Amino acid sequence: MSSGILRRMSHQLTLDQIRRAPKVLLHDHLDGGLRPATIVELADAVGYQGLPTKDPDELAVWFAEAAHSGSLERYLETFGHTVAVMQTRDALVRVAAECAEDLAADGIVYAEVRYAPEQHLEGGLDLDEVILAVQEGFRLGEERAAAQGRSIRMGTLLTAMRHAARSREIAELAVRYRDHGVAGFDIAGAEAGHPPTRHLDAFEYLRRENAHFTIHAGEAFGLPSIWEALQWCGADRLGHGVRIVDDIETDTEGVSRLGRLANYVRDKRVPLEMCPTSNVQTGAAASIEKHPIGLLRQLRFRVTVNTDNRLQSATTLSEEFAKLADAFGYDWDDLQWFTVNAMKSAFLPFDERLALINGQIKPGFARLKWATE
Ligand SMILES: O=c1[nH]cnc2c1ncn2[C@H]1C[C@H](O)[C@@H](CO)O1
Ligand SMILES: [Zn+2]
Repeated sequence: MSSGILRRMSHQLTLDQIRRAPKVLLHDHLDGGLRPATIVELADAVGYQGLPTKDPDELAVWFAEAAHSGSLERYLETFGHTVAVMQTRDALVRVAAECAEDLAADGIVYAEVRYAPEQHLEGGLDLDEVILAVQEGFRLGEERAAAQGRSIRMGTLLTAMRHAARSREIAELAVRYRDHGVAGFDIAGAEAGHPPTRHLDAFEYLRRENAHFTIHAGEAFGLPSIWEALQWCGADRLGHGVRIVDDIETDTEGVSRLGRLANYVRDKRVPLEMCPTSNVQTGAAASIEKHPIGLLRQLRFRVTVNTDNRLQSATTLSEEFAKLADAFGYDWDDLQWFTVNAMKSAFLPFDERLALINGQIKPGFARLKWATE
């Protein structure tokens, strides 16, 4: 019996145990995490007629099935429904508050949640009003979670859509609100045909302002996208980055040889925001078992585990960890490693990251290891 199988048999973590671990989430979209019942209620309130069903359970299934299309472009079409019901101040406050509560209920202690302000202007709000509404919702959700004995700290990433032309403006907002809960900037949307270098102006501005940003890269498009995101744009982290495996060759003996870009990513400890279920749905990975995260963790890239879109992927961070534990035999040490990686990679000042690692994450995992031994 291989040592991998032995290890797997002796340390099978349950979903319930994983939920209790103090986790960190760096890649989660606000408009990809609504509760299905909230979508139905908000659609009723604003008179949105486009939903495929008004039954929350059926709606949950519809999103997961529609998103499991094998194509990022079709996956992204499902956001038409969520964005449609997020066009008023009240809706944004509610969705943001519920997001913080749901993440806290899953045991997350620090999260960076992203959304594109430019997609929430159809009800007459301006960009500042959108940002203020979401910030208010996050504070409300943090307070409600605290009242239930759960501590979560919410950070925001402002996203610009890569097919649009508002990235510089959104980058300026990320800087303007950086002392009010906005931790950084991102670009998202269909990758093929929309290289990140189209938004160089925004990235150069952010670098001059000593601001942080991540770029969705290496998901639906390969190495050139990762290379541009790092070497032209100067991204601090990579959203997904799974295709970095295209620059790694593993021989029949299991020995891996890294190309120059893969070496650069590993040497520089570039954080990879990996989202396993989402990658299977969009076709970026064949299955969880075959997801490059197994190899990248073995090779000690700075890998983090994330949800991307909890609604479209019908998942939670705990469920992502449970699936990985099942596929790769991960135990508490592995989960702690992913979590410390994520906390080290957060867009939060160094002393605050350290305080969370030493004050919450390490003691939390130590208690769980002790209790489940
Ligand atoms: O995984 C993704 N890749 C690229 N774009 C994405 C992904 N998940 C969500 N988005 C898009 C759709 C949302 O409307 C937008 C802002 O959150 O970001
Ligand atoms: Zn994403």
